[in-house]
Amino acid sequence: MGVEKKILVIPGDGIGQEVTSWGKKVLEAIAENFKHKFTFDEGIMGHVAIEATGDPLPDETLEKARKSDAILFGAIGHAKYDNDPTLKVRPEQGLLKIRKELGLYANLRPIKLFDDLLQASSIKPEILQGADILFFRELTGDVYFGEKKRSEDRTSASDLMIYHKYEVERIARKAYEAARTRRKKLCSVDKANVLEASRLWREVVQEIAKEYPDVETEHMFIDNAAMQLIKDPKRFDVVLTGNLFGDILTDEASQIAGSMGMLASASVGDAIGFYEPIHGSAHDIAGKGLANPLASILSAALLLDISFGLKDEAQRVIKAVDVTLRQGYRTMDIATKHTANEFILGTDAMGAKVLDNLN
Ligand SMILES: NC(=O)C1=CN([C@@H]2O[C@H](COP(=O)(O)OP(=O)(O)OC[C@H]3O[C@@H](n4cnc5c(N)ncnc54)[C@H](O)[C@@H]3O)[C@@H](O)[C@H]2O)C=CC1
Ligand SMILES: CC(C)CC(=O)C(=O)O
Ligand SMILES: [Mg+2]
Repeated sequence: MGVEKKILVIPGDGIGQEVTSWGKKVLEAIAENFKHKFTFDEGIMGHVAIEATGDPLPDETLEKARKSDAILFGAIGHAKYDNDPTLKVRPEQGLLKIRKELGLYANLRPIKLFDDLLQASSIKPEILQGADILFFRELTGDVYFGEKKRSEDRTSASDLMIYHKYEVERIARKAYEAARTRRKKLCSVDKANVLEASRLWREVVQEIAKEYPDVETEHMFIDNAAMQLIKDPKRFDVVLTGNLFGDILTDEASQIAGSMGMLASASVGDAIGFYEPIHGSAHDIAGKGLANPLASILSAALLLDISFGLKDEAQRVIKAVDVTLRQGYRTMDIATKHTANEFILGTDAMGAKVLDNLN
């Protein structure tokens, strides 16, 4: 007998709308193939929610989120806000608020290259081959949540970088537990030579490390980590870092997997799981049907695995993506133009190929 689960889908803005429908279709197909009962509801967040209600995260969406077993999210953002930093109500506030409200303090971002994408990256294949990194990005602290200030004359501004001991402890334990199931190496990234918040971070990670003597711990400064990631990605196993550094390092790391359109993530913490591509609403390609839907589809796989414990089903999704890439199907962002055996597809055609390969 299959499982019964309620999934809230929040497509959001821009390409979030275009790709999330494919994550959802994959979940529907898995439910049918494996005799599960998934019921879906939809919520609004971001620019679409501001337009409809004036609020980037309406109470109704938050209520639906609390009542669901897992959430599949797309992306938020609109050029209007990026071009006008003085606007007070902003799409990003919706995403930050739902992360805080649902206690989603750990953002897991796996970085793994599908074999057939070795040529898609601008990094040399011999450097990439075998790279397999799991980022633990802290998600509900740091400068994103510290006090924001603007001087009265509006000529100076500050965002407080703040971490509390318990916030570092809880994500560090999660990262160490994961390292134990992998290659038993953990690299904690900070800027402890300069920042007090990073000095606390390092101190706490050093304490937690004592609980995991079987895991090799390394501490690295963010500037060096940004360089090492591209120079020698294979040296990393689990990377543990704060909200801001993790945000930046994982966009960089998307080049190890070929594209921003390939990276899925799981945000977990107190209870419910929230699954999202790492990319944003991509104004430059939104509405053109060009976005890569694989990050949303792979987010659906993480949802099946982490929130529902459906490991075979998750593997089935990953295999369907792998087969699709082996067949030569590519969206523009992962096209190599090196081989005649590539077929460039738009969002919907690519999503449909993965669905075909699921069955
Ligand atoms: N989690 C979220 O909802 C996030 C939202 N944002 C918001 O998104 C908006 C755009 O921000 P950007 O800095 O441009 O970051 P972005 O991640 O939206 O796009 C960066 C680059 O990657 C490409 N890209 C991203 N996803 C892709 C996909 N699935 N397929 C093919 N190419 C893809 C885009 O075309 C663009 O060239 C902003 O309003 C920003 O605030 C940005 C990052 C994360
Ligand atoms: C609102 C931003 C913090 C979104 C983002 O860039 C991310 O979560 O990666
Ligand atoms: Mg980001």
